[in-house]
Amino acid sequence: MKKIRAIVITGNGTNCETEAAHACRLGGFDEAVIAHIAEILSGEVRLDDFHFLNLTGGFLDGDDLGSAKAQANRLKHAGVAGTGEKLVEQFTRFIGAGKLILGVCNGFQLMVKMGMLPGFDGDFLTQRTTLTFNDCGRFQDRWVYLKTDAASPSVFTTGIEQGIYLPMRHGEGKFLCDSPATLERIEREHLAVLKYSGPDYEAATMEFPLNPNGAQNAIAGLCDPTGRLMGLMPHPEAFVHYTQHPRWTREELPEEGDGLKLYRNAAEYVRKNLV
Ligand SMILES: NC(=O)CC[C@H](N)C(=O)O
Repeated sequence: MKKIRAIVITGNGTNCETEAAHACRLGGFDEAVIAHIAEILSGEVRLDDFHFLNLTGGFLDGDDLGSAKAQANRLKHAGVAGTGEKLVEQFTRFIGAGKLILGVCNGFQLMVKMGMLPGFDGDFLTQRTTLTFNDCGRFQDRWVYLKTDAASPSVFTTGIEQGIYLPMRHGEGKFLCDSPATLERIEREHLAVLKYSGPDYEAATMEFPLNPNGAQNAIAGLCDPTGRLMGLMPHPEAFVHYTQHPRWTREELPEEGDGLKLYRNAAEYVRKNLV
């Protein structure tokens, strides 16, 4: 059987790369390589050799100029040494080959600021949405209930019927669109794959702290129209085993944490469609 390979990009202030690689392996990837962005820009590591790209959380460039903004500009314009190619050409080829990208927290911020999400009509370079300062004005660190949209094209949430419970930790998680038309299209095409909700996963909520940042339409996660690119503010790699749950000593919980489902779905999709 052919190997399925995930890559996790690190450097310039990312974190959680070890957890992300661990989640990929637990989810079913044969390999999960952690590569520094400098190895990609030097041409030593090529995105073409992987099926699943992970953009992790963190504090890229210390969140200066707004979270992930400097890195978004850097990655949009940087060339890959020795190839005559820009990095965005590698990204575009990766996306065009039907591969998967998951951005978590700072990685989600990077995806929207590069324009990879919502990626309407294959336009991966025009920024239409942003993630900005939480309404409460402070960094938030808590667990949140995320209602899934069963009609969403996201390959990562296939089979999740109601919702998932995950930790979030960010200062700039408030999702905003550039226009009512963008928001309307996101809703119409079911791209808002995860919304903050109450524990019953019934309705999306703007109520703090269930919605920890005041995100427009309570949007916590977004995918592109193909469903192969997705970003979310909470951290799925931080809940892959029940002992990571805040009440694991008091509640009967399944062995696997809710976040693992996203990586399992990614691995299954890659095996079925890409190798
Ligand atoms: N956990 C994270 O990735 C944090 C993202 C970003 N630095 C913020 O505070 O919004």
